[in-house]
Amino acid sequence: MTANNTTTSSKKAVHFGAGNIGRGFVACFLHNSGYEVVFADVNASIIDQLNAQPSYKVIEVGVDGTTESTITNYRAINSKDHEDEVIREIATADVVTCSVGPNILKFIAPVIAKGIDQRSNDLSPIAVIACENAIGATDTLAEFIKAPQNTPPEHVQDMDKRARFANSAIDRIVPAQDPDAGLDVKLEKFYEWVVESGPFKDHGLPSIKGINWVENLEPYIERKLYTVNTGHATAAYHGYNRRKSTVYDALQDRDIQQEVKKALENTANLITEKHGIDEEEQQAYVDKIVRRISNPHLEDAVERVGRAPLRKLSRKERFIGPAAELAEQGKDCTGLLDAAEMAFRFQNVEGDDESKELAMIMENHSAEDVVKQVCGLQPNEKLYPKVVDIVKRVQADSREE
Ligand SMILES: NC(=O)c1ccc[n+]([C@@H]2O[C@H](COP(=O)([O-])OP(=O)(O)OC[C@H]3O[C@@H](n4cnc5c(N)ncnc54)[C@H](O)[C@@H]3O)[C@@H](O)[C@H]2O)c1
Ligand SMILES: O=P(O)(O)OC[C@@H](O)[C@@H](O)[C@H](O)[C@H](O)CO
Repeated sequence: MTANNTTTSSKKAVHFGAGNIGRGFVACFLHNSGYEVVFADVNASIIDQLNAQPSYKVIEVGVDGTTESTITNYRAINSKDHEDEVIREIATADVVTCSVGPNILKFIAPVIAKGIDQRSNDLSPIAVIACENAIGATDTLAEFIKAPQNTPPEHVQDMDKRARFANSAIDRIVPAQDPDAGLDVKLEKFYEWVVESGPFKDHGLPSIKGINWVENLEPYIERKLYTVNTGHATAAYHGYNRRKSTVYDALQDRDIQQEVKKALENTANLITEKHGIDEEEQQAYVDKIVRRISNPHLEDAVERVGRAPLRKLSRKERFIGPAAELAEQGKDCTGLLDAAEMAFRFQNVEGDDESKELAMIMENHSAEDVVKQVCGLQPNEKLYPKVVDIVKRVQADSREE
C-alpha cells in the first residue's frame, strides 16, 4: 500500500538529527500533521541527499506485511556550516524537536538558545521536545539552553514567552538501514510518542497527530526505558557475547530468552509497585515487547542496540537505574546485573567510541573507581559491592586473554 501524505501549510518544525528515528518517526509524524520540516544535521551527506531529493519513503515492516508512506515538504541545513540559517529558522518555527542522542544535547543547545532569543514575543512560544531515550532529556536540553554562556541571564526570566519545554518518551524500533537504502527508512509498525502536556496549559497543545499528551510523564518514560530498552539491551549484550549478529538471532537462543525474561521480571517488580501499574497489564506490555524485539524483518544488529555502553551503564539508565532501586528495597536484580556484566564486556567494538573508552577505563582503573565513574554508584549504596564484583571478574578475564 502506498500513501502519499503531501500537505502544504505554514506550520514549521525544525528537527535536529536526520538519522533513523528523526527521518523515520519524528519528521514523518510532523509531516503527517501538516508541518514543513527543516532538518538540521552535521552529516553533510544526509543533508545533501535531503536537499537533492524531494521525497523519501518510510517503510513499516511486520508479520502482516509492509506499508509505505512518502514524506515530502522538507528542507535540510548543515548545522555545522550554516548555524545562522538554523537560528533564523528557529526564530520563526512552531516546534523544535531533536533525536541526536542524549550526549549531543549540549552541542545543539547554543543554536536553539540563539533561535529562541531572536523570537518575537508576539509569536506563540515555540514547543521544544527532545525525542531521546533518556529520562528528562528535554529538561537536560533546557538547562543547557538557559546556561549563561548560551542565553543572557536577563533573557531567561521571561523565556516562557518564547519557548515551552516538554519531556517525552518515544518508542519505535528503527534499526540501522541498509547501506543502499538512501534516505528511505525501514522500521516496525508499532509506535508510541508520549509528551508532557503541562508546559502548554495556557497556550494550547501543538497540533501533532499521534502524540499521547499526559500530565505526568514519569511512569511512561520509566516503563519504556526499563522495559523496552532494558529488554532490548539485555538481548543485545548477551547476544554480542555469544556472537549473535541480530537481536532476532539472540532471541532464538533459549538461555538468552531466559536472561531477558529474568531482567524484565526484575524491572516489572519495580515498576508495578512504584507507579501502581497492574501486574497483568505490565506482563502484557512485556510480552508485546518481546514480540517486537523478536521481529525477524527488522534485522537489528546487536552492535546498534548495544551502542554507547558507558551511557547504558550510567546511573539513570536501563540497568543500574532500576537495579539500584531494587537493591535498596532488598529485591532481586540478578537479571539486570547479568546484563550489566555483558555490557561491561562490550569493549572495542568497531565503530563504537564508547566501547573503546570503556576498555581503556577498565584497563586503567580499580574496579571501585570504574563503578563510581561509569555507574555513578557510591560505596554506601547496596548495589555498589555487587557491581564491583562484576567489574573485578570482567577485568580478571581480560587480563587472562
Ligand atoms: N533508532 C531507534 O530505534 C530509536 C527509537 C527511539 C529513540 N531513539 C533515540 O533517538 C536518538 C537518535 O537515535 P537514532 O537511532 O536515530 O540515531 P542515528 O545515529 O540514526 O541519528 C542521529 C543523527 O543525529 C545527527 N547528529 C549528531 N550530532 C549532531 C549535531 N551536533 N547536530 C545535529 N545533528 C547531529 C547524526 O548525524 C545522525 O544523523 C537517540 O537518543 C536514540 O536513543 C532511537
Ligand atoms: O537508542 P539507544 O542506544 O538508547 O538504545 C538502542 C535501542 O534499544 C533503541 O534505539 C530502541 O530501538 C528504541 O528505544 C525503541 O523505541
